[in-house]
Amino acid sequence: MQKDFIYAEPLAQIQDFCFDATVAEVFPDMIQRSVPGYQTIVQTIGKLTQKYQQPASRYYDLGCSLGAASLAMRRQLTDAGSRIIAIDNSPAMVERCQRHLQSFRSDVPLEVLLADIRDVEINNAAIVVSNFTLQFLPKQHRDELVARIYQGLKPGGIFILSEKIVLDNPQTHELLIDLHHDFKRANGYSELEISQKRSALENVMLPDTIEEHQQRFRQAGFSSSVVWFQCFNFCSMVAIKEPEPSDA
Ligand SMILES: Nc1ncnc2c1ncn2[C@@H]1O[C@H](C[S@+](CC[C@H]([NH3+])C(=O)[O-])CC(=O)[O-])[C@@H](O)[C@H]1O
Ligand SMILES: O=C(O)C(=O)Cc1ccccc1
Repeated sequence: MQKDFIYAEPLAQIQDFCFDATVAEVFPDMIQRSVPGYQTIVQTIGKLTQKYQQPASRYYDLGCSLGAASLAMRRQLTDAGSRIIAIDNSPAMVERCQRHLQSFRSDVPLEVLLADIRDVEINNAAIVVSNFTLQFLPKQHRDELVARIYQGLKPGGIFILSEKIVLDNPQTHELLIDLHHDFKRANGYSELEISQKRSALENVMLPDTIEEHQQRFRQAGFSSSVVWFQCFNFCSMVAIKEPEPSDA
C-alpha cells in the first residue's frame, strides 16, 4: 500500500482538495489513517447487507472511490439476481476501482460508473450507501439527492450514510476536532500535514450537524433513522424506509 505524503512538504499555495490520480494512488492509506472507525464502518456495511438484502434488488455505492463498500456488500449477497452499481465522478478512482474489482470473482454483477451521483437514476434499491460522499456535494443539492434515494428504495430498504459532522456548540465542536487531530498525529501525520489538508478541505467538504441529517431524512420520508456509529466528529447512520405491512 502506498503511503500518503501529499501534504508532507510546505506548499506555496494550497489548492482545493480533489480526487485526482495522486490521491487515488494513496487513498487506502489516507482514509485508514484519517477516518476513525473506517474499517468498522465498512465491515458493518457488510453486516447490514446480510440483514437487509432483498431478492432481485439493486445496491448503490454513491462515491465509491476504490469500491470498499461495494466489495463489503458483494461478499454478503446471495441472490444472483442482485446488482451492485458503484458510482464516482473521479476518473482516477473509477479506473482503479474497476481494476481492483476485477481481481475478485463473484456471481453478483457489479458495474462501476463514471458519473455524478446527482445524475444517476436510483430505483429498485434494497440498500443505498453514501460512505463519506454526501459531505462533498454543495449543500443546496443534498435534500434533493436524499429525497431521490428515498424514492428509489424498496419498502424496507435502507440508506447507510457516513459523514464527518459539525456541532452547533463551539466548545464541543473544537473538542471533537482536537481529538480527531490527535488521532491523525497518532497515525503518523505531522502538524504541517494536518493543517495543510485542513485548508485544502475547507471549501470542498462542508459537513452538516447530525440534526440536519435527521431532519433531511424525515423530510425525505424515512420513518426512522439511527446513528449506529460515532467516533469524534465522524459518524455513520442508517435510515429505514417503512416496510410494507405484512398480511399476517
Ligand atoms: N458529485 C459526485 N458524484 C460522484 N462521486 C463523487 C461526487 N462528489 C464526490 N465524489 C466522490 O466521492 C468519493 C468520496 S471518498 C468515499 C470513500 C468510499 N465511499 C469508501 O467507502 O472507501 C470520502 C473521502 O475521501 O473522505 C470520492 O471518490 C469522490 O470522487
Ligand atoms: O483527513 C481528514 O481530515 C478528513 O476529514 C477525512 C478525509 C479522508 C480522505 C479524503 C478526504 C477527507
